[in-house]
Amino acid sequence: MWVGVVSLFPEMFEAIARHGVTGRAVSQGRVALEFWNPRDYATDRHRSVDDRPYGGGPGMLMKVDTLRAAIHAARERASEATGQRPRVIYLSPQGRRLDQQGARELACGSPLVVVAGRYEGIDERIVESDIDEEWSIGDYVLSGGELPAMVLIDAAARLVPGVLGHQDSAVEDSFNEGLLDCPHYTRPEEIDGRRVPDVLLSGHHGEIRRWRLKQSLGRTWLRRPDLLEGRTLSAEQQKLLEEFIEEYAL
Ligand SMILES: c1cc(-c2cnc[nH]2)ccn1
Repeated sequence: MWVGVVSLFPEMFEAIARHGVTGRAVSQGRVALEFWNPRDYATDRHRSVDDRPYGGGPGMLMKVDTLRAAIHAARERASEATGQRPRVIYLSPQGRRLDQQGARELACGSPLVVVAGRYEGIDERIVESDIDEEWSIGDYVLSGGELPAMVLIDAAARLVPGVLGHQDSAVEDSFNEGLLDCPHYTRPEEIDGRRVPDVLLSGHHGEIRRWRLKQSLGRTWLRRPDLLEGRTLSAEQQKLLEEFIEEYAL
């Protein structure tokens, strides 16, 4: 997976480029991250990267010429490096909400150019002419697009074949099945009188799988019933959920 990042703060991306699963993916060359900083395209003495909004109002916008130069440079490099035209993504609360299905779509195929805005955002004409897709990580305003960009890249990079070894959990991630995750436990067997559920100590892998699926279904029913709407459950899932609801009602 090839990702070009346009950001005024490329050093922030060390969080995913140098640590953990994503850091390993980068060092192994399974994920390529390259950076373009609009400030490097500034030509004035103060190296300006922001500009005042027409119509007045608080705050600034990203300066058009330096931002466009960075996006164009990243887009050209993407084509050079992969032979494919990149999907140019802008992170904003106005975008498509990122979910696991969206992460899957982003993980396969085209190179990405991810544009992280600062200040009050970017000129709408750049959205129209240079941005292919707007994506949001949630309905809240942040100080910039870098953290959302890292969330999007992390969610997609984990799904790139080979990034997660068999030891990792993505394969079993419940969100891969559109459900909330089941509870997890590790040593010690008892914490302040609270014990690990016996089934997890039983060694019966079939029982353990069913218990985990039942917990995922039950938690989803309790906390995110919207995820179950319009979803067809298998006979096994339906039975396990009914068991959970019966036990919950007791
Ligand atoms: C994506 C981007 C943003 C954001 C970018 N700049 C301020 N907030 C918030 C949520 N999802």
